[in-house]
Amino acid sequence: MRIAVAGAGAFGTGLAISLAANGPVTLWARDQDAAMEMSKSRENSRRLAGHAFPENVHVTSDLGTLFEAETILLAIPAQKLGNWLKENANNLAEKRLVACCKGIDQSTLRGPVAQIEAHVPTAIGAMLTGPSFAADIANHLPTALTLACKDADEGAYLQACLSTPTLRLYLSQDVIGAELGGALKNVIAIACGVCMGAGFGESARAAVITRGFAEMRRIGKALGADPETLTGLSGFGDLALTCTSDASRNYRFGQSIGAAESFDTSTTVEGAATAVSVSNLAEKHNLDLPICRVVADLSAGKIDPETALATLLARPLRKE
Ligand SMILES: NC(=O)c1ccc[n+]([C@@H]2O[C@H](COP(=O)([O-])OP(=O)(O)OC[C@H]3O[C@@H](n4cnc5c(N)ncnc54)[C@H](O)[C@@H]3O)[C@@H](O)[C@H]2O)c1
Ligand SMILES: O=P(O)(O)OC[C@H](O)CO
Repeated sequence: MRIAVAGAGAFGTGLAISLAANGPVTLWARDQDAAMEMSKSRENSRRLAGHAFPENVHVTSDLGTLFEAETILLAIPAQKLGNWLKENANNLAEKRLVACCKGIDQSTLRGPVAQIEAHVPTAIGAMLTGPSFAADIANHLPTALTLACKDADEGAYLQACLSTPTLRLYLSQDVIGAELGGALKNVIAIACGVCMGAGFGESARAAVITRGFAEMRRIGKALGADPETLTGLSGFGDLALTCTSDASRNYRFGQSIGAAESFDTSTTVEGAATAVSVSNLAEKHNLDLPICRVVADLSAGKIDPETALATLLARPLRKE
């Protein structure tokens, strides 16, 4: 199977390097200069410096070359995915499209696989998600992820093709659960970063992780996710990683808010936009998601950490 990765950011690059263990991989970058530079230097110095490309990683900015692959991993940020799919829909028909981004689109409130289904209905959509930093994947460090696909046979095929000796994929048919876990853990990671940046303490962070997980389960139930999925790699697993590691951009973004420090706005922080999407979903489904709500307001600079904390602590006492 010819595999390609669309999006040569940190994650797309890490995946291409890792999957090259199984065979040739095309890595598509939208920027021609960036693609040429990577092709020449054999590394992605802008997004994942210090990780040399294996010989069988072919970097291109040519969409025609990308579309030669029958399976394409989509490592484009979640808020950009819909337009990219729409623009390229004709060339993506009937392909296997594996979303690797984590987020819920602000304008449509769709997860990545729902975006694939909406824009390319003949494609086989799947989701690859779970606890994984791009650098770990590129370094072939042991990593376990969820591969979710509604079609069991296609899912099993992708699981086999995309697993490597160090990248272990677990199979699921619960696409909604996998989409929600990856999207929501980023929101809760921002809240944890705020907590630590503002000096609220590790006990408070543990409370945010736990109550954040309760919000994840609540929205999962409302949208028809299997609760088991949220306790797996794509939910709890990724929540544990992202809420506790300085390597996470969502966590660091939250830290910067907590500490009232500046943050590089060109950094991909999926949780900020997704917090708004989730708050809108909460309204639509009449759900109480207070942590997600304060993260949306904190990310937009509408409230400060002390106000967020006061809002959460002032809520009525209730059963766990
Ligand atoms: N970096 C990680 O460790 C990691 C791990 C797991 C999942 N992810 C997910 O992968 C997705 C991408 O993150 P990343 O870390 O690669 O981000 P990144 O900021 O390193 O790279 C984003 C890439 O997307 C490209 N891009 C942006 N807009 C585009 C558009 N309209 N069309 C085509 N390409 C476009 C950019 O050129 C860039 O190469 C996110 O959803 C993220 O949550 C990242
Ligand atoms: O750097 P982050 O916060 O986007 O997190 C990266 C991955 O999603 C962790 O699994």
